[in-house]
Amino acid sequence: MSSQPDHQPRRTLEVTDLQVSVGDHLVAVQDVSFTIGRGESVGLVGESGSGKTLTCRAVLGLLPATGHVDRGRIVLGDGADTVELTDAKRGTWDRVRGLRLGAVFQDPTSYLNPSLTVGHQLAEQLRVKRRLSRRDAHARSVELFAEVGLRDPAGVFHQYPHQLSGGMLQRVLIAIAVSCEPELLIADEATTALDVVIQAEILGLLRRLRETHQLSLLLVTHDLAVVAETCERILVMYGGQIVESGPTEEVLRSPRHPYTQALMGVATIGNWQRRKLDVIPGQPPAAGAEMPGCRFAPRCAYASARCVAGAVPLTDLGHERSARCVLVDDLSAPSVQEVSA
Ligand SMILES: Nc1ncnc2c1ncn2[C@@H]1O[C@H](COP(=O)(O)OP(=O)(O)OP(=O)(O)O)[C@@H](O)[C@H]1O
Repeated sequence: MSSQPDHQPRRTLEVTDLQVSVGDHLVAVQDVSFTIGRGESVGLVGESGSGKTLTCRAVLGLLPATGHVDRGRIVLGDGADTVELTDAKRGTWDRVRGLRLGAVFQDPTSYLNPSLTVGHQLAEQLRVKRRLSRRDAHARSVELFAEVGLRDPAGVFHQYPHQLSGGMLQRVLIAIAVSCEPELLIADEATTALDVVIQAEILGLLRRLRETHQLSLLLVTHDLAVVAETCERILVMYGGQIVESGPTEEVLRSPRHPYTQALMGVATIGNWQRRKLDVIPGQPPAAGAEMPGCRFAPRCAYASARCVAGAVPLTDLGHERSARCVLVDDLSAPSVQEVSA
């Protein structure tokens, strides 16, 4: 039995001080800590190469062959349901992946077998993981296809991946991902390849499923607008580190890290027409690049000698907010331009 009192929010995932290296011991993710509460929706946002996917893959135990968790803890659930995923063995992953952790990625075709019908692939998951009979697995699959908004779900059951559009395939993958009622769904750029209307529909679907299945959601995207519409809390990643975190509304209303401010400047929030038109000037650091201080300093309008003098810790700003910037107090003031002068 859980020893936690009822009034305490329950934890779905806790990642502490995660460090991931790739290739020739290049540290691509470092000092990453965050918690996702039961039923909470958290957005992980940052430019390409910032370490979002490696962070998710570490949580799912699906790092590339050259990837390695060097340090940190990953814990799923709480109380009696706690599972330590750090250094978990295959047996643990088999009990967790699909059952307690679901995942949807950007390219659905690469996660589906082209020679099997999509219905067979969902029904097989239900038969193996939930031990349903053939008949029950078929019936539940059709129900799930209907739930994720596929028209003619009984007909779709018998179709092969190549017969379905990108949006339909993503719905199929979402149906598979939620079929065993996982506690946490990780959606890594799940809507990026889809056109704007379908993207909005899939995000709506994820929001609905969160409520009906009491899902926690870790939504990975490079687009702040997606987080603004879907997530209660936001984690902003840059150069392998979390540089700002907090309640989405507050972070977007008054970003405290210059990188978040720069992202806001190129975001499509409230204006889909701006999609992908702007970029932040300069290049992010390569994975493993050795930098003495702030990793954003070379691109930051406010950078000074202080920023590169040594490692910059995350500052707790209260109200569940934090930011990794030596100017964090000055940047909250309206006189931000004077700071950079
Ligand atoms: N298998 C690998 N071998 C070598 N380097 C890798 C590997 N996978 C990722 N990296 C590097 O690690 C860094 C973080 O990559 P990651 O894929 O986590 O970023 P991301 O924020 O998810 O980017 P994107 O939005 O493009 O998916 C990048 O510099 C990337 O080039």
